[in-house]
Amino acid sequence: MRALHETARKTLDPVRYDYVAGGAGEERVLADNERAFDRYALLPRVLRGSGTRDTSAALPGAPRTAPVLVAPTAFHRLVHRDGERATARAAAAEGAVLVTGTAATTAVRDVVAAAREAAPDPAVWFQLYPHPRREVTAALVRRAEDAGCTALVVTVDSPVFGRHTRDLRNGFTDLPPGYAAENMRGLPGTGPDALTDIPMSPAARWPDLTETLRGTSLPVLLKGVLHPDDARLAVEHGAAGVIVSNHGGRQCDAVPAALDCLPAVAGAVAGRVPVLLDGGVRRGSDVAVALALGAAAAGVGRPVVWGLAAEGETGVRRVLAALREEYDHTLALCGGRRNADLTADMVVRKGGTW
Ligand SMILES: Cc1cc2nc3c(=O)[nH]c(=O)nc-3n(C[C@H](O)[C@H](O)[C@H](O)COP(=O)(O)O)c2cc1C
Ligand SMILES: CC(C)CC(=O)C(=O)O
Repeated sequence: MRALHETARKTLDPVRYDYVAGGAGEERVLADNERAFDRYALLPRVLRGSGTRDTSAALPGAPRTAPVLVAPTAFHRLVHRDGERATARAAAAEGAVLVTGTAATTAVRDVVAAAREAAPDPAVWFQLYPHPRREVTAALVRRAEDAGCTALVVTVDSPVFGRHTRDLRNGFTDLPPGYAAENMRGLPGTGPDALTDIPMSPAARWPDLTETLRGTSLPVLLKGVLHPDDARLAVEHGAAGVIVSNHGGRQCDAVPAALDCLPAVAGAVAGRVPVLLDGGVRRGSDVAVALALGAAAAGVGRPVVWGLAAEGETGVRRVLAALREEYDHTLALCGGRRNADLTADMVVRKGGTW
């Protein structure tokens, strides 16, 4: 995986590399997301193994899926000409949920069609940036439904854009000519000139979520929840899942690492809906730590983009397969047969006593 990142770094235009690699502010949260995993160790159980393991997870709209999913990352055609189609084929072939979204450079119907080339029944979720105009939000939801997406992911950590320091320094504040946020094409009030413009919704409130839920039959997950009270509210409002995420350190540069927020959110949700986590997941043992601390599955953002940039569909497949194999191996070493065998008592803070 490190090699794919290195290849991507060498081959990508540096400004595009920075767009993917970078975070907000001084990139403290970006760094902390990965470091958080180093603060934990796994405490295996012994003599309770089995020759075979089942690592599948049950998620909304994906009843039997890999425990590692592709987190939504914008603008895949910026890093590889095959763009989201390649990512979709790779995720489907590896049995992983792909979260495509509002900011894709390929329309959602084409993303789902590409996934179906690789697997008969792929799970593609649609990540929604709620639009300030509710009819635009409703139209985006309809496009996702019509395309065959099996769940919606509403990103709630972005009432305003994060200040991406590298992008501001590089003057990279819009898509280059020839690229568009294809899902925005032809929506009410948006024209060809607005194709790259994905406005945030600073005024969004819980009743807006209720409206989104009423307007769709798809399960809706909330992405970007860090506070346990918000996790409770999400469940009370009917969310089908909660994704603990700080947007890969690209929004507020003063929040905790995503992993450090997971135990309290999992406690607040108390098993009523699945809790997912993304941010800093780089190896199979990171997936194991996240699952032991209460996640049903873990998302990866940048590693998938590095795989795509370096080797297209093959590169994404390599990233997902490596994570799956490492996770399965770690589960075996910890004496587990299924994901639920990883429990919170099997994770300890390094350097302490337990
Ligand atoms: C280049 C890039 C683009 C992203 N675009 C989106 C997006 O459009 N919507 C969204 O909800 N999250 C977006 N994210 C955040 C990811 O979904 C995810 O939370 C984050 O990348 C996870 O951290 P990781 O990169 O350390 O795995 C983006 C992240 C990156 C790196
Ligand atoms: C279009 C952007 C809002 C995509 C994004 O979420 C990001 O770059 O972090």
